[in-house]
Amino acid sequence: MKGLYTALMCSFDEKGNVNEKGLREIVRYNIDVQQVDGLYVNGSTGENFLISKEQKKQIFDVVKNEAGDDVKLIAQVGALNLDEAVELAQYVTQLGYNAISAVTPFYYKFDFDEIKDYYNAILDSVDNDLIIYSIPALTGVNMNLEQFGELFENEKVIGVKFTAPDFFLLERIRHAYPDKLIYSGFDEMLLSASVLNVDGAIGSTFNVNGKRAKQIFELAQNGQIEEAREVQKVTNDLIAEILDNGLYPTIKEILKYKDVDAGFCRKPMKSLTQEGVTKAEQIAERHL
Ligand SMILES: CC(=O)N[C@H](C=O)[C@@H](O)[C@H](O)[C@H](O)CO
Ligand SMILES: CC(=O)C(=O)O
Repeated sequence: MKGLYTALMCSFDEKGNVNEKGLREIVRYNIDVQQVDGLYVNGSTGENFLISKEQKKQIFDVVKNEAGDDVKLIAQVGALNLDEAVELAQYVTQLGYNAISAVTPFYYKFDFDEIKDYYNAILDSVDNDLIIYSIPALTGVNMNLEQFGELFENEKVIGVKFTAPDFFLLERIRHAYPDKLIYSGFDEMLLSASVLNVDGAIGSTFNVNGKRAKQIFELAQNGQIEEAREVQKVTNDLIAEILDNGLYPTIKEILKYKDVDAGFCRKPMKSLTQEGVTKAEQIAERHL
């Protein structure tokens, strides 16, 4: 399960329905052109928290059908409605997803016992491995080393998608749990995380920049830090402009520029203005 996983975008039409043909094109582009090791489906980048349970199932179906066994597949099933999370975990396990992942429960200020109960309820319901999805900037949930350790005590918890700029905590987790998988979550910090010996990464910008991300990761693993730094610099020139223009809609426009039918974002996420679209195309021309 090591390696680089694209946090997969989903193509929606203007009404917010899943564009299955477009989604298949995104899957193929990631596998065939970006050549990533796997896909992380229905995460933040997939606009998971804006869609219905039926749409989540539809996306899980289409991605598995298109990808087959070409790459590893991780399904993000976490939801505030725990029954839904359990149902989705069982659904994707039957479909043959290699692992599930679940975001820490958010919105209400859950204490750690509640968070632990949430993960155990999901895990007790399926015969599959789970990767914790920790993204404190969006969830407000900060866990410390001991709390990660408590979750890791369940051997079905195989790792964590660590999306935080906290390299002290990252190093402590790496050192304390050498057998758990750590995936770096911030693409602009991939080199720094790779130096600390993460097992892989999961990122939104890999949809368009997966090849360079893989180079950064492999160069760092080989100790070629000077070369890795150069690729991270070029990557961050790209990411800075994407962030400035609007993260997900800009990645979608870049995909469209590459003839991949990435469609629109779900409301209330806004679409790019004509000026924003032109800017996205210029970004693609300059950096990709
Ligand atoms: C919230 C979100 O999308 N996070 C992604 C994964 O963790 C990242 O890939 C970022 O999008 C990316 O690093 C840009 O900041
Ligand atoms: C990578 C990430 O945060 C996501 O799309 O889930």
